[in-house]
Amino acid sequence: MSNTKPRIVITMGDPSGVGPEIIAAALADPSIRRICRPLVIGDAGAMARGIAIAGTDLRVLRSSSFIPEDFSDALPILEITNLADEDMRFGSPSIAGGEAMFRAICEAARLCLAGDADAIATAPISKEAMNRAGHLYPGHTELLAELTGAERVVMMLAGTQLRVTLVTIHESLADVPRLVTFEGVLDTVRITHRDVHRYFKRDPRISVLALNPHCGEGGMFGDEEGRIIAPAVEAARREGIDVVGPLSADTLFHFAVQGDYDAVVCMYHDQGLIPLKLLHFDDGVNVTLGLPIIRTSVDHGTAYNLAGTGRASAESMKAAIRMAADMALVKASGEGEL
Ligand SMILES: NC(=O)C1=CN([C@@H]2O[C@H](COP(=O)(O)OP(=O)(O)OC[C@H]3O[C@@H](n4cnc5c(N)ncnc54)[C@H](O)[C@@H]3O)[C@@H](O)[C@H]2O)C=CC1
Ligand SMILES: NCC(=O)COP(=O)(O)O
Repeated sequence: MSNTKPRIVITMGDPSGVGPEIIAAALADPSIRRICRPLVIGDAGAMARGIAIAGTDLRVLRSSSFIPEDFSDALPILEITNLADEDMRFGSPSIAGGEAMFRAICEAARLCLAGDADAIATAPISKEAMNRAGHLYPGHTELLAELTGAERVVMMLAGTQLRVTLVTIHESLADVPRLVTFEGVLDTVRITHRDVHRYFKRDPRISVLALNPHCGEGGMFGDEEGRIIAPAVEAARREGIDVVGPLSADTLFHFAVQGDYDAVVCMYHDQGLIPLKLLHFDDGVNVTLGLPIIRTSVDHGTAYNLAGTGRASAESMKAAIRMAADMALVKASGEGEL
């Protein structure tokens, strides 16, 4: 890590959504500027508009690299597009905007892989717009996995009281039972254990949820627990991982938030994200585990109904930047590797 503070690249996300204004609000916060050197990747016009909406007095500073720490009134931006007004109307994601989102993520990954940035914090994209622009990925997670050559990545959402990781991510609910596999559960437990240990909590205690009510009730309501999840948990235990499960999803979170578990492995998106957002809508962070680079994100989407109003909370964006900076410091220290 060059200099003293972690260098965090912040991708602008969808210019039609709340991304630019929450980034501006976050970077106007002195507590954020104290802990990192930021570089936004995106569109200078969209960011200037975001600065005005957020009501900050930052000034856009076009720059091809990180700027000195004492320029705290500047919002440094690596400009990769020059979008027309009609391509960034609030609430109307465009194909040009989708292309801009994609290019920002690619450039951020390139900088981190080259060692020219220490971590990425991403603002929300429209997955639909990125796909309509011809980039066929369910989200950042899968795109970053491909860009960095990561074989298997895991989506984690984290707050102070709860961390959840997902075996399946953006899948139709109807497909989930088929996609919950022995390898998928085991790999998710392994990656959760390795990266939570490295960055968040030494020797984490992990629980794994059931897929079906009452753990399948002895096979009456499904057999994935006995056939797939329990053997994967047992295999992880044999590797020395402190993990239990499958456990009934309806009660487990009650115990997890009391501190019984450092991470909860969930079978599908809403199983984990509903409790997480109930507790941590404002300060939750999405982290991609298993990448060779550090990537955090807000826990929310583009919030089209709020875009341009200045009413969107910037707290999750700030939490994502803080977590990226903390993780970069851990990585630089070389601590925590198994
Ligand atoms: N990391 C990412 O890039 C993510 C992107 N998305 C994308 O966002 C788009 C919209 O998805 P939705 O399911 O509607 O989720 P959403 O999170 O955009 O909105 C759900 C509700 O939460 C509110 N909300 C969201 N962020 C807020 C903030 N910062 N402050 C206050 N209220 C906020 C919205 O106003 C809305 O009422 C989709 O295209 C989806 O793909 C969704 C989640 C994550
Ligand atoms: N619901 C979380 C989400 O959609 C984030 O996806 P990603 O863009 O981080 O892959």
